[in-house]
Amino acid sequence: MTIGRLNHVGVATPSIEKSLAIYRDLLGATKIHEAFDLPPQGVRVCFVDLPNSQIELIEPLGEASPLHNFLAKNPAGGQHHVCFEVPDIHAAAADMGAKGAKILGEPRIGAHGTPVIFVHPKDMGGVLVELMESPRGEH
Ligand SMILES: CC[C@@H](C(=O)O)C(=O)SCCNC(=O)CCNC(=O)[C@H](O)C(C)(C)COP(=O)(O)OP(=O)(O)OC[C@H]1O[C@@H](n2cnc3c(N)ncnc32)[C@H](O)[C@@H]1OP(=O)(O)O
Ligand SMILES: [Co+2]
Repeated sequence: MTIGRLNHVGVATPSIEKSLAIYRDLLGATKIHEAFDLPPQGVRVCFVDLPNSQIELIEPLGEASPLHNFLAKNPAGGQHHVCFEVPDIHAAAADMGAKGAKILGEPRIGAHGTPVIFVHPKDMGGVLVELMESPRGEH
């Protein structure tokens, strides 16, 4: 596997609206997408476009949200994951698994409509890593 482009940085927040004030009003972001719910992933999502990447604001959705423990430990929110593009998610999962990294579950459709996987932070130097199949079929 070869790591591809940084697609987004995931930022967990108890309130997308409050976080938007930071990115829009303090940092001057101008391209902010409509927020939407992603029930299978247990999150509400809002993308902030940057010239070279995106910030993905994620708020817990539902009782089983994967963000509950993180926000219990970090009540104000914080950087949650980084997402890199790969050309083939199944090949990436097989390769990472073969190298001993713990893949968290099966590939599932992410916020960009292509399959994603997560790799446990314990195997990634303390960073939760999301790998996302490139929407362009490349990386
Ligand atoms: C919007 C959809 C999608 C996209 O398309 O972009 C997304 O990005 S969804 C994002 C949310 N989804 C996920 O995070 C799914 C994968 N996550 C998980 O499976 C779990 O959250 C987890 C990473 C396995 C953690 O599970 P949890 O039950 O919360 O366990 P603990 O709290 O006990 O944590 C264990 C251990 O790991 C450390 N940890 C947890 N989260 C992170 C993190 N985000 N970054 C770095 N480290 C993290 C935690 O501190 C614990 O460490 P120790 O205390 O030292 O054991
Ligand atoms: Co993400």
